[in-house]
Amino acid sequence: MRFRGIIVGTMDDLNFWGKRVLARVDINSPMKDGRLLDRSRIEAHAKTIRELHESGAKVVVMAHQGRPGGDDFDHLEQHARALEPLVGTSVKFVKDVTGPEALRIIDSLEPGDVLVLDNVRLLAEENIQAEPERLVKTLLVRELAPHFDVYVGDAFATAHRSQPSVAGFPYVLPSVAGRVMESELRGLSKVLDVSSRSFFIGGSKVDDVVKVMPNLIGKGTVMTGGLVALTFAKAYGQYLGPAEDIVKSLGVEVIEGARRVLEKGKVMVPVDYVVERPDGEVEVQEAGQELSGVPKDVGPTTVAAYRDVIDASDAVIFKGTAGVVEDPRFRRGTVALLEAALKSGAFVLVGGGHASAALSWVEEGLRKAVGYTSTAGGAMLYLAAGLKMPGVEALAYSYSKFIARGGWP
Ligand SMILES: Nc1ncnc2c1ncn2[C@@H]1O[C@H](COP(=O)(O)OP(=O)(O)OP(=O)(O)O)[C@@H](O)[C@H]1O
Ligand SMILES: O=C(O)[C@H](O)COP(=O)(O)O
Repeated sequence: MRFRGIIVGTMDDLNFWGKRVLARVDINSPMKDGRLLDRSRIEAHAKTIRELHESGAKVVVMAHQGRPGGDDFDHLEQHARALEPLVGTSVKFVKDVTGPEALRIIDSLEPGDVLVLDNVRLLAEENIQAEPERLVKTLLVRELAPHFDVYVGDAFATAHRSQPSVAGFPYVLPSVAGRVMESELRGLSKVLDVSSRSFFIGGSKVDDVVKVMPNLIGKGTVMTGGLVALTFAKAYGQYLGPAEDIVKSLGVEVIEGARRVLEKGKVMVPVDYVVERPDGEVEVQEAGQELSGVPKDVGPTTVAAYRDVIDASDAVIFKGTAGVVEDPRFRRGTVALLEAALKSGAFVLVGGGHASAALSWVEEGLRKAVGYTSTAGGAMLYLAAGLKMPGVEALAYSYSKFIARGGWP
C-alpha cells in the first residue's frame, strides 16, 4: 500500500502458512490498580492476530504496557487472557521476552499457535530511541530475529517511537503492516487533510505534544487540557499553586519547549479548573488565582469557551483527556468536550487509548457520530503534524529490501 509517497507491504502480500511470525502490536491499555480499564486496543489488534492464527502462522505477539516506573507499567498476562476469546484459540503467555524460556516456547510452536511475550519494555534497551543502525544491534533484535521468518508491524500507536521492537526488526526481517497499521494509515491520511479544524490536546504526554505543536500551530485552533494545559498555562506565566511542582517535574526542557511554541502562535488554556483540595474535597476555581488544590480537570467555563471553537470547526481532532479520567470525579470535562464535538456536526477524530476509552462514557446515541477513532494519540498527532514515523519508515525499507524483490523466503 502507498502512504504519503512511500510503499509498505501488507498481510495480503505474504503466505503465512507454517511461518514463524513476530507480530508487534500496541495493546497498551488504560489500567488502574492493576486492572484493565479499557480493551479497545486489544480488540482492535485481535483481528490481526486471529488472521495470522487462521493462516496457519506460528504467531508470537510482542507488545508493551505503560512506561517503566509508571502506575500502569505491568505484565501482559491479562492482555493475553483478554485476547483468547477474541482470537478464537488458546493463547500461551510467557513471563519472559528474550530469555531461554521464551526462546524454548517460540521454537516449539506449531502452525496456528499463538504466544504472547511479556512486556517488551521490561528490557532496558527497548526504552531507548535511536537510529536503525543502533536498533538492529540491540540484544532484543539480535536474540529474537533469528527465530522468525517475518515481522508484522501492527503497532501504529507506537510507530512514532524509534524503539527496537517498533523500528528495528524490519531492517533484518521481511516485514509488512498488520491490519491495524494498514487501516490507520489509510483512514487517517483521509481525515487529517481537512480545512477548518481545531485540536483538543490533553493528557499527560506533554513531551510529545511540545514536539509536534510547532507543526500544528497555524493548522487550526489548539485547545488544551490535562497536564498539557497546565504546562502551557505555566508557559503563559500563570501561577499554578499546588500544581507548580507537577509541571516542574516534567522538566525544564518541556516548559521551555512550550514557551517556544507560544512564540509561534497561541494555544487556548483553561479559564477554570476542577481542583482536588488536600482534604480530598473537589471544587471549581478560576485559573490564575491562588488554587486551593491540584487541578485535575477543566471547569465548566472552559468547556463553554472550547465549545464555541468546536462549533465553528469542520473537524475536531481529539487527543488525550481533559482530566484524570481514572477517577470518575474528573471525567466531566473530557465527556462534555467530546459531547460538544459530537453535537457540533463537525467531523470528529478521537485518538489514543484514554481518549477512546472516554467515548464509552458518552451517551450511546451520540457516540455513533464519531467520524474516526484511532488507536493512537501521540502517533496520530505526529501524522497530523507531518512528522516522520520510524515504525512506518522501517516497514517501507523492508518492503524495498525484501518484499518488492520477491525476497520472501
Ligand atoms: N490534570 C492532570 N494531571 C495529571 N494527569 C492527567 C491530568 N489530566 C489528564 N491526565 C492523565 O493523562 C492520561 C491520558 O493522556 P494520554 O496522553 O495518555 O492520552 P491517550 O488518549 O491515552 O493518548 P496516547 O494514546 O498518546 O497515550 C490519563 O492517564 C490521565 O490521568
Ligand atoms: O499509548 C500510546 O501512546 C502508545 O502505546 C505509546 O506509548 P508511549 O507514549 O509510552 O510510547
